[in-house]
Amino acid sequence: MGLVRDVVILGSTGSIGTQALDLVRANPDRFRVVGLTAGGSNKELFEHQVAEFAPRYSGLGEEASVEAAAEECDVVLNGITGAVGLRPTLAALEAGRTLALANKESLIIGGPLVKERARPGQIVPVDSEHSAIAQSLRGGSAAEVRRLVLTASGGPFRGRTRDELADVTPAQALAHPNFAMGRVITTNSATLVNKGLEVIEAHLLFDVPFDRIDVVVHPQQLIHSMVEFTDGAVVAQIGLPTMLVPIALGMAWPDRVPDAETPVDWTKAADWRFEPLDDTAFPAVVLAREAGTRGSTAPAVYNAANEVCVDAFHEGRLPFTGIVDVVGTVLAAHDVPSGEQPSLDDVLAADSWARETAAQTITQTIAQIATKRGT
Ligand SMILES: NC(=O)C1=CN([C@@H]2O[C@H](COP(=O)(O)OP(=O)(O)OC[C@H]3O[C@@H](n4cnc5c(N)ncnc54)[C@H](OP(=O)(O)O)[C@@H]3O)[C@@H](O)[C@H]2O)C=CC1
Ligand SMILES: CC(=O)[C@@H](O)[C@H](O)COP(=O)(O)O
Ligand SMILES: [Mn+2]
Repeated sequence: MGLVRDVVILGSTGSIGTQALDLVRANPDRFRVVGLTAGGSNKELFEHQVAEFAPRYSGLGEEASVEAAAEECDVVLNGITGAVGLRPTLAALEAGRTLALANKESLIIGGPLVKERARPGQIVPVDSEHSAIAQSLRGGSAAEVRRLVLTASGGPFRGRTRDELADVTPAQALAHPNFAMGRVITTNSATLVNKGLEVIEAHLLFDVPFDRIDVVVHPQQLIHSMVEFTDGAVVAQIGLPTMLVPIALGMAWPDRVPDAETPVDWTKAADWRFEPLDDTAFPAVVLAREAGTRGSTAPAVYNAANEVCVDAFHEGRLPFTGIVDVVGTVLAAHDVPSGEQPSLDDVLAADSWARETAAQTITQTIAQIATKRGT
């Protein structure tokens, strides 16, 4: 084991942040918290965390997270949710810190802007599928890789037709079959937007073209993802469906943290199921592939429109199927800027445009629904 690692945790009050702090508590000889930030919606918990870990730096909000990301440390864990994680991600990379990246949105919307600031190995994926792929690729060469296979739970509505999704409620959407996660990612798992984002994330992290990234529904989520090699061999990472291994690896990479998680019990009989995606009931992955293939600001538009729709769904203003419908409408209306690579301003402008256009589209959708119902 190496020296104790100094860790900055952004989004410390969330699902990822609190699990990271559990790992720090369990491994005081490996990790020391030197920075903590959160959004401010749970100040009491944040104050408790600051009192317990006594970090050098603590603060609330995006600016505090940008400052914390540049603190002297070994690793920054970005556990913020949403596009607001982009500037902290860029700040951590620019400061030369290893970035344990749970905040997939920042990579997806920043795309080349994030990648060009990262030296090889500087970003360690924490998203479970991408951690699984990174683990499966250890010791291999990129030339040996034929395909990446992301696993998907299928969410709480797996097996339903589009018509059967019409009246599902926010409470039902938040009942993820395997993971206890924040509201946005849990809703995204239900719509399959999470898997769409993860296809783009895999393309950016591992430089594999979209037509060589597959998704298979695996409801048990014991296989966290797989790599198919050119000789036909498939290497998978298997473990219980929790985030402890990906977070521990993110903070300790390339080391493993002993006993981070209990392994699968192979003495018990079990059935593991695999199904193809239903792109008719759940068109989010097809739409994400379109956004990713267009590139430039299109992934930022997909993500921003989705964030607005997720809020509208939870506020009871938009039906569940309206989320991906509106994202599709906004994406279709988006003209990516000319030029090879978007600037940070281009990305932020596309994000704002998508939020406004999504809000208008939601208003129109609500009016259409009311007209149909005759109200
Ligand atoms: N949870 C999981 O198992 C997994 C999560 N991820 C990804 O990890 C990220 C975090 O997810 P999760 O932990 O579930 O989300 P949560 O909603 O549980 O937590 C989000 C965290 O971000 C903080 N936050 C929100 N806005 C800001 C802001 N403006 N500035 C600073 N901090 C802010 C919140 O603070 P507060 O609430 O106190 O305001 C909270 O600490 C997401 O990108 C998600 O997609 C990926 C794989 C698995
Ligand atoms: C734990 C994790 O990485 C989440 O992204 C999780 O995988 C969600 O799974 P689904 O989106 O497949 O439901
Ligand atoms: Mn994931």
